[in-house]
Amino acid sequence: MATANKNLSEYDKTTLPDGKDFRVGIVVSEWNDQITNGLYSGAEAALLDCGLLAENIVRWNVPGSFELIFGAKKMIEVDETLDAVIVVGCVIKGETMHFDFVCEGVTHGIKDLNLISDIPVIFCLLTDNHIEQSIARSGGEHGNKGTEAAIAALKMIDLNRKA
Ligand SMILES: Nc1c(NC[C@H](O)[C@H](O)[C@H](O)CO)[nH]c(=O)[nH]c1=O
Ligand SMILES: CC(=O)[C@@H](O)COP(=O)(O)O
Repeated sequence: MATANKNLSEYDKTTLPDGKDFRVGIVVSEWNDQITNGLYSGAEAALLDCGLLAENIVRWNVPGSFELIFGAKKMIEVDETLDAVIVVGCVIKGETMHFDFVCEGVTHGIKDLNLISDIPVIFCLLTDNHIEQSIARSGGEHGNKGTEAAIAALKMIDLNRKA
């Protein structure tokens, strides 16, 4: 369903697992940090609202979205107490095909991490045509994709623990 037709960021926490003993890492790209900080804030707020302790939310920054792949891989390697990792980035189309390669590279890289990792890696990457689309999806009229990523993380942690 297209975001434009619905704000997908609303949730009913009574239908979600209690996160009091969950630990989540969030790797944040510094490119378009006005947007990525908004996405991070949405994710952090939802995780805290659903019971996580502040000390159980671990944030690492990386230069750009392409570095989210290595950052998430390294975070998983060095912190074996994590239950999930969320990667947060915002790629905005420029004049060249670089947008296409960054978006596809990060998508495949995060997909590959999910194939080899024992914990879920949640994909919170905006791939927008212009910044207005990014603003609308990082706490604007179309909600916050960071919130949605946090909800996905909670659900996947619960699934992983019950598997
Ligand atoms: N143009 C954007 C980038 N580009 C940088 C790459 O992500 C990467 O850091 C560089 O190629 C060095 O490896 N990154 C974003 O996150 N958003 C953009 O719009
Ligand atoms: C996604 C990018 O790296 C892009 O924003 C860079 O802009 P340009 O394609 O004009 O070099």
